[in-house]
Amino acid sequence: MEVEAASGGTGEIRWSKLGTSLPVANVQALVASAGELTADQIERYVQPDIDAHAVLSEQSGEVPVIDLSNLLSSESVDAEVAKLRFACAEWGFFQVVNHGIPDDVITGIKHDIQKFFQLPLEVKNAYAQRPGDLQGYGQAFVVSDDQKLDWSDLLALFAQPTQGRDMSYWPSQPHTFRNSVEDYSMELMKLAQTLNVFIAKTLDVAPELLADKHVAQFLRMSYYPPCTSMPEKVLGFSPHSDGSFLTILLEINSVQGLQIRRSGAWIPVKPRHDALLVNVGDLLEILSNGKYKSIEHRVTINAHKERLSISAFHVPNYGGIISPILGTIEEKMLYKAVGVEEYARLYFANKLEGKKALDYAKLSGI
Ligand SMILES: O=C(O)CCC(=O)C(=O)O
Ligand SMILES: [Fe+2]
Repeated sequence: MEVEAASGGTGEIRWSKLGTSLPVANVQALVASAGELTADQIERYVQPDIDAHAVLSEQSGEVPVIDLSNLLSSESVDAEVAKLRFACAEWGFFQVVNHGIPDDVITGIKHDIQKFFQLPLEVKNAYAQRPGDLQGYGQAFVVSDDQKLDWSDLLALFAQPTQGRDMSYWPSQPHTFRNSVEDYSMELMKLAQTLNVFIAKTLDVAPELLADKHVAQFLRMSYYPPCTSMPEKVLGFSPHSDGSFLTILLEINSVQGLQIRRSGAWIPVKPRHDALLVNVGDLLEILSNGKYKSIEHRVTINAHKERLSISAFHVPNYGGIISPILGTIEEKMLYKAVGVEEYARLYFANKLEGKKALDYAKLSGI
């Protein structure tokens, strides 16, 4: 079973088969049929080091909030840019409110993703095995060679607004699915371009330098079934940083689960129905020469409630290169320039193990 990463760019579509997943039991089906899971079934998903670091729920309220309308108003822009700089440098994560995406676009995609995951397994699987298509429905995502598995089912879709339209095959149920995804994806592309302009401001560089960093988008829709036995021992998603430039996350049904790494602990993020969550990806860490860090995050599981989310990974042109932008002549280059294609391959080969892939771009001595 393949979950494929996809990208466009100004030229032809060239992403394929960067990430793979194995045909193991679909956890959603497992949960639905089992009532109670056996110890053996659950054992495969148990993560022994889940408690290695403290979880600091009291810091949830501190995740920075950026108001896009303040960025867009000449009176408030400077103060909000300062907040954005702080958010990128100190947290690597921020919530965006007043993001300007119409309510009906958000409602549409939330509704259709929920409907998609309610389809019978056979129907969903029909979308999985279409070689050559830029999409896949993964039954489970393999995160390490020893078959440690995440408690989630995934739908990965290539959804770049222009080239995405050429995709030959889309799920036909629910019938509005394709429209909802395209509308949402188009709005997110616009939002990402706007964020780019202000991220450039925070780095004191010309916006054109970041203009080609969001040419394509790869959507991952994740479904995390509830887990009644030992939910505190199972992760929906193991700790990883994102291989993107920037990721924009929509939490579909407001069930808490995402935790971000900060000062050696995990901070749970409280879903806000009015916000999108944005995080710095590995490529922005490289471009900013480490001023902004792509932060590790993981997803925990709720004992009684399912959780759904859509991650939109914004990526540069596959044929491009990311090099650190240095602020001053004296600034030492801490990361080397990497080809986007080269980095994508490396990232997927590392199977989402923390931030290991990024070590490749770090120059020695740091
Ligand atoms: O479901 C989430 O909240 C986060 C998922 C995630 O980290 C990812 O898709 O990279
Ligand atoms: Fe992630």
